[in-house]
Amino acid sequence: MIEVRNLSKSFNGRPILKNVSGVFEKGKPNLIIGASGTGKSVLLKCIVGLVKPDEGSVLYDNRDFFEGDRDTKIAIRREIGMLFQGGALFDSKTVEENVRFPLDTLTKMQREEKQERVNFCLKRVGLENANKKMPSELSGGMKKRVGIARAIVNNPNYLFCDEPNSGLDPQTSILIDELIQDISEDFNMTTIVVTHDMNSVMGIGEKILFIYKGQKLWEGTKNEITHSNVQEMDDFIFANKVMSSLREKQ
Ligand SMILES: Nc1ncnc2c1ncn2[C@@H]1O[C@H](COP(=O)(O)OP(=O)(O)OP(=O)(O)O)[C@@H](O)[C@H]1O
Repeated sequence: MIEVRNLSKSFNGRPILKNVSGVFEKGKPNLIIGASGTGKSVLLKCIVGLVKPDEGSVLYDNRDFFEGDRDTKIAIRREIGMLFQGGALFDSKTVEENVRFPLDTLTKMQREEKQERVNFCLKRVGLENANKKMPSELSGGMKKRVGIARAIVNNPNYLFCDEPNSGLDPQTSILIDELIQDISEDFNMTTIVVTHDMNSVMGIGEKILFIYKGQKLWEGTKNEITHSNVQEMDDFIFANKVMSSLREKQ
């Protein structure tokens, strides 16, 4: 579980995050949603420690990331897996070299052990025969799968995904969402997904935080989202034409 308490962050005197608190639960994807430029990525960066908040704290299973000592920070960092927007694969490395990269840089594992782990992760994401392929030979969905395999190769307790569906068609997006949901459950990870994709929200949104102009305005599940009585969120979700037509039918 990850808990954020009263996070605030300004850039050049401009408040971007305003006193955001929330709990991200273990074993499921927790979605951070909201319009463009509203502070979702800054929130994620504060949680991961890429940006230091001006105020507030981030607790990883009760370990305070910013107040903790150096060893605590290093330990937490090692328990984090990241799926970057666009996959962020190394173009000059094969699929298996990409997936093995965190093991090469962060562990002292023996070669065979690494190979076993890489093969396990590639199989888990449905790419068991792609070891020797180059990223240029892969579809967008396959690249995301490689990114997911790399993110989980170090057996993380926490998985962060920034817009995992960007650039994917709706059907592939659903498959990637379901994969993220399944591995979060299987490995009991606390997963945080930043998205503005309403398909993801209605598909895997068991826990959702809605951010509006740097504030958390609502927290709940996909079943509660259509009757939240929060006008700003209605404006956001019903801007989507499919959602809007569903509302008209209700
Ligand atoms: N390092 C930075 N320095 C100054 N301003 C920043 C910095 N990082 C983000 N911002 C600003 O903070 C605001 C929120 O940005 P953020 O990337 O969190 O939005 P977002 O909700 O993730 O949007 P999108 O969905 O478009 O990615 C933006 O106005 C952005 O310009």
